[in-house]
Amino acid sequence: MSAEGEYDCIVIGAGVQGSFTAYQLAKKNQKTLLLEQFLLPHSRGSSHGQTRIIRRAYDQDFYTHMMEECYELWAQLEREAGVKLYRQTGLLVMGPENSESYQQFKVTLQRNKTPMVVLTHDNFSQHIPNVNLAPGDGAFVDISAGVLFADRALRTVQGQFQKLGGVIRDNETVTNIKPGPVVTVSTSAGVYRAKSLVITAGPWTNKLLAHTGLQLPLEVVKINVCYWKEKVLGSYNVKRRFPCFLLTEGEEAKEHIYGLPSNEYPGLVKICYHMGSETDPDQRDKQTDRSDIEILGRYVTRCLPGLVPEPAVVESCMYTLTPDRHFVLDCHPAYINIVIGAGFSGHGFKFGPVIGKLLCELSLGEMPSNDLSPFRIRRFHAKTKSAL
Ligand SMILES: Cc1cc2nc3c(=O)[nH]c(=O)nc-3n(C[C@H](O)[C@H](O)[C@H](O)COP(=O)(O)OP(=O)(O)OC[C@H]3O[C@@H](n4cnc5c(N)ncnc54)[C@H](O)[C@@H]3O)c2cc1C
Ligand SMILES: O=C(O)[C@@H]1CCCCN1
Repeated sequence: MSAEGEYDCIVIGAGVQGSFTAYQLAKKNQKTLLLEQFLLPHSRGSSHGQTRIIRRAYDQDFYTHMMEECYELWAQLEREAGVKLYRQTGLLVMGPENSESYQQFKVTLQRNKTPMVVLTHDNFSQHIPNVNLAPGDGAFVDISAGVLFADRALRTVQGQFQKLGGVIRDNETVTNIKPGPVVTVSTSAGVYRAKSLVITAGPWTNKLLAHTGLQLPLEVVKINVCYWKEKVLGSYNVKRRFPCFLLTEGEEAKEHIYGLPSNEYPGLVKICYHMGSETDPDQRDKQTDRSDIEILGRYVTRCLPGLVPEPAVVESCMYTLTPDRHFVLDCHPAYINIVIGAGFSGHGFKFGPVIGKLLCELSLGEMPSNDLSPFRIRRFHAKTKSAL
């Protein structure tokens, strides 16, 4: 297609997944339009903030396998753009030694021969000062894990996309989608047509899919992003090699508690609960539940004695959860030229480069280079309400 307003592909949503998809499409010489409802950069979706964890430690082999290529693609982007996007810190994984979830993490890493160090109660405090390992808990470190500089990564991938000739139109909300062999997308500012469409709209996915007669079983929750003050400045700092950490479950919590060393705000450590309360993405400030902060406060008091057990800064972010917490990477069941990337369930950032590649392959009708069976829409069966 060549006329203005006509593209090979339109991507809706310039979060991490849409930005990487658009970049991959442009790399394959596809005339690509990336549409974003807010002025960029913004903090109203799921991809904002300075940091995210990158790790191989997972409880499922397929994620650990996907991470091999992810690390390579992140490094490739760093070289291409001449920026630093990853800092190795290691990830300390802790959890009840006899619990299934802790064992799954440990065994998956061991099975995949991922570099790791198992810690004991005797040597724990020597390696990890200022953390109390609960009695009965096991601990190991995923050595290659670290921090991704999230905002910088988004800026970088969007910039590379534009350098390849890609077009970003921000401050432009998609208001309608008309499926067909050529898809028509209407926005608050214009009408565009393309041979294929990728929907990577994060928490707004079902609002957009409504135009195509499909609803997925997605739940949007608000996460309170809490920063906790060090009693002694620098004691949990990235420069002192304090690692990221993940507690699989604990006395206070059924879901993970996780943290990143102090870095972006001097003297403040980011520690969050891996669950929140349901929200409408356009009304998230009305969701004021703080029960996750109470859980975190109890955990900090018990296990992180060098932090003030009350958050100094609280920001917010959203997860878009699927029932099994696995992603949705698939074509629309009725329209093969509409591709959906959604439901990243609070752990999708690190996979951005590979997700971009896979959604690009799907939109070009190519055979996906990874096994997508865990991510297909058909797994939801009866839960997928289709009005088609
Ligand atoms: C607190 C928190 C901590 C996390 N920690 C980690 C971590 O440590 N490691 C990790 O790997 N992952 C982590 N994640 C998960 C990760 O950040 C998300 O999985 C990822 O950002 C999802 O990206 P996305 O592109 O799908 O969604 P989004 O970033 O929400 O992007 C969707 C975009 O679509 C736009 N949009 C929606 N509707 C329209 C419309 N109608 N018209 C135009 N544009 C539209 C939105 O404005 C938005 O910009 C975390 C998430 C949160 C919230
Ligand atoms: O994806 C991650 O690595 C983190 C782990 C803990 C929960 C939030 N996301």
